[in-house]
Amino acid sequence: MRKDSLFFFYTSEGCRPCFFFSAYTGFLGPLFFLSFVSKVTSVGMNTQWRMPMASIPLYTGKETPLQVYLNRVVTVFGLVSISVALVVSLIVSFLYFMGRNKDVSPMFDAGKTTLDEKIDMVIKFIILGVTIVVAAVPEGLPLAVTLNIAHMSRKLGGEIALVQKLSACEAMGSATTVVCHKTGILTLNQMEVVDVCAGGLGTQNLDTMAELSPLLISLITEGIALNTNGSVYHPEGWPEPEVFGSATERAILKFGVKLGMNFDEVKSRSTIFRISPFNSSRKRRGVAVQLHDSQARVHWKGAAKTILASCQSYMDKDKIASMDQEKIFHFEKTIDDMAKKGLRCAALAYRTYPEEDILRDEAFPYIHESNLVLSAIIGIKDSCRPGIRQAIQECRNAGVKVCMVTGDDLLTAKAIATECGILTDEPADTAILAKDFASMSEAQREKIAENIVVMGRSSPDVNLLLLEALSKKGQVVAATGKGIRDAPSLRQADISLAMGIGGTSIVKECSDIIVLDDSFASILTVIQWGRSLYTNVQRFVQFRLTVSASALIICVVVAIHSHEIPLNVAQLLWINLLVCTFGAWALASEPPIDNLMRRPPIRKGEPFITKLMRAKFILQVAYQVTALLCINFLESILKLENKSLDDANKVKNTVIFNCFVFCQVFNEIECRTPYQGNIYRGILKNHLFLGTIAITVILQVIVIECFGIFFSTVRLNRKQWLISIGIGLFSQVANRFPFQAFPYLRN
Ligand SMILES: Nc1ncnc2c1ncn2[C@@H]1O[C@H](COP(=O)(O)OP(=O)(O)OP(=O)(O)O)[C@@H](O)[C@H]1O
Ligand SMILES: [Ca+2]
Repeated sequence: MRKDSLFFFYTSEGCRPCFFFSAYTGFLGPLFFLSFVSKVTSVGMNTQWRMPMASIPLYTGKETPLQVYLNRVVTVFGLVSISVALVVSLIVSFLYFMGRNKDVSPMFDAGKTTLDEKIDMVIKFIILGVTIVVAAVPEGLPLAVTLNIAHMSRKLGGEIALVQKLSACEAMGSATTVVCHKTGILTLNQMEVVDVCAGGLGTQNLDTMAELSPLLISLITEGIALNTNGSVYHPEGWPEPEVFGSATERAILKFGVKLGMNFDEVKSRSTIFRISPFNSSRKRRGVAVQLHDSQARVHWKGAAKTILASCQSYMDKDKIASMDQEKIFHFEKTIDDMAKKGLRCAALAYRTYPEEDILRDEAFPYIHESNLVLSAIIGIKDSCRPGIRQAIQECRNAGVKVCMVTGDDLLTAKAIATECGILTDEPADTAILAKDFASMSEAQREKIAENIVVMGRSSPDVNLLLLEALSKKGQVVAATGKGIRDAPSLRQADISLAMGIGGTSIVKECSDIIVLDDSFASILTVIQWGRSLYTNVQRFVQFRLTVSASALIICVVVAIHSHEIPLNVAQLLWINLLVCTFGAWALASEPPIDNLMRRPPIRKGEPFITKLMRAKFILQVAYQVTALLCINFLESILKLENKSLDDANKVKNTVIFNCFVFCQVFNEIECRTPYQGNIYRGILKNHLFLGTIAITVILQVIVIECFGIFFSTVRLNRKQWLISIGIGLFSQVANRFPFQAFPYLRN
């Protein structure tokens, strides 16, 4: 039998899951199982799921913003080169038909030139135009983005993150704020009860629990066993029972086991007839149970202060004592003390009724929440991830702000945030309670949003308000999400990160990136790769545009001068294929460099082609054009005087082609850093880069020495090879221009 689908409907707030509907099919045909837990109150668009589900972003195979931009660059370059080609063809034709050009044979003579010769000439000029277009259109640009993203996804995919939306990789490079949950991302999500306050005693650790009265222990364990969605299982032959449920639930259940709770036995003693499930707005869970001694009880468990506020009395040793102001103050202080240690505080409370009372009460769709008896306050420890402080510091150094949102109390949140280095002594750093933030006006929220680093007692709706305020301030926000109710926040964020372990499958589906191990360090790595992606594409664009521009200028100048083009179409296609495809690949393989994380994030609207890139581009193009034109026009360089015109031309054009390729090879090394810095750093470690450079050179040698027939080239002698490589190598000298001396170029 194969499980095909499982639908799970949730009713409105406060009710429990209402029914499962699962369809199984097998070779016997479809069989449907319906198992009702309670009546169905709403389905489809009326359920609690509707809102978040409706706001899940839809995925289209859209291009990333960088690809769109690069497509525009290609179009512009294409239009420019087509216009130039057209103009050049027209000029050349005009000169020819006016009989102005003496180098061309046969020369145009209105009386003598036959129609066939005229047509041949026109075709020649058209080919000339086409060659210019081929030379200049940098068609491979958007490919560089794809290659880079592919490379990045492969590197991250193993254990760090799964990229679901390509543009998110790019956006991560510009992220200015990370809004992340505390549990699991900053902490280990391995919770353990360490402090307890019960029976009128002060805070105790677990070893002294035996001092509590048996009645109190039975009330606490009853509350733990019945008021949970987790479970305890005793595998045979194992000393320790296994517990299941959320991290908090597991911690509380383990605490119960330590108190001697027999989970199955407690469950069998009573019947649950009402549940109020836990949710992150109410932060409490309640059950009403019918005990087998004609009594009924409600049990509540949840965020300590909210539960405390509903309590009128407390268990003092084994008696119920009423809560006076002093006692309330005492309990509040106990909670605060636990919270200041970074503990998550929860409280357990109960209330007993005669059974008939509960069942007779018509106005009782929900579980009574007032007049409770406090039985215990517990402090749950969840340690920070090792190395988190350093990761946060690196993030700050990179100009990315970290904002922690948590369902925990503000004191707990502040303690953890201080430990992680999120909350520092800086006066601007603000820690705020979610309800205070939510009660502000929109303008006020926008005013303080950028300073908020900690938000306590938050819920998905307040997180959404925070994200809205941040993006109104122009921040590029990456936000984490774990439950379905985070879907609207994820949609609001510029980059949505789902937690790979703590997140539900629906959140993973609707996020841009899944952080596989939930850890903050992985988010940092994704930012680093995002920046590296941007830089890699910048490198390639600089490289590719240099090739296009140099080729264009050389072709135009030589075409106008001698009606021939030094590089033919085959050679240009070869350059496109070899240099540009391999080049894109080589430059895409550059791993992120450290200093990427020492510069601020790429600002929205920051020019992709920086002033420095432009300066380097101009210098490089000027060098290549000058060098190659010298070879073309100064015949003495190659000493070809004693060769026939045709042979001399072939050698000259081959050398130009060869020089051009070598210029690009060295230029590629130059483009390893679009910023200032050592271009050779780490080059020996990047085998892919070295490999592609080596393959390019080897193939070029093979082409010139063996396949001249396809490229209309001739074999070169040693001196001509040295000239080609020398001119290529010399381009590096051009790049040693002291750009640093010009503050204007410092972007
Ligand atoms: N299973 C539980 N039983 C009782 N109380 C709980 C339980 N889970 C959480 N709480 C209480 O609710 C508070 C907030 O929990 P909530 O689930 O909203 O936070 P969270 O989403 O886990 O936090 P974070 O945002 O840091 O991941 C906790 O401080 C705790 O007091
Ligand atoms: Ca081209």
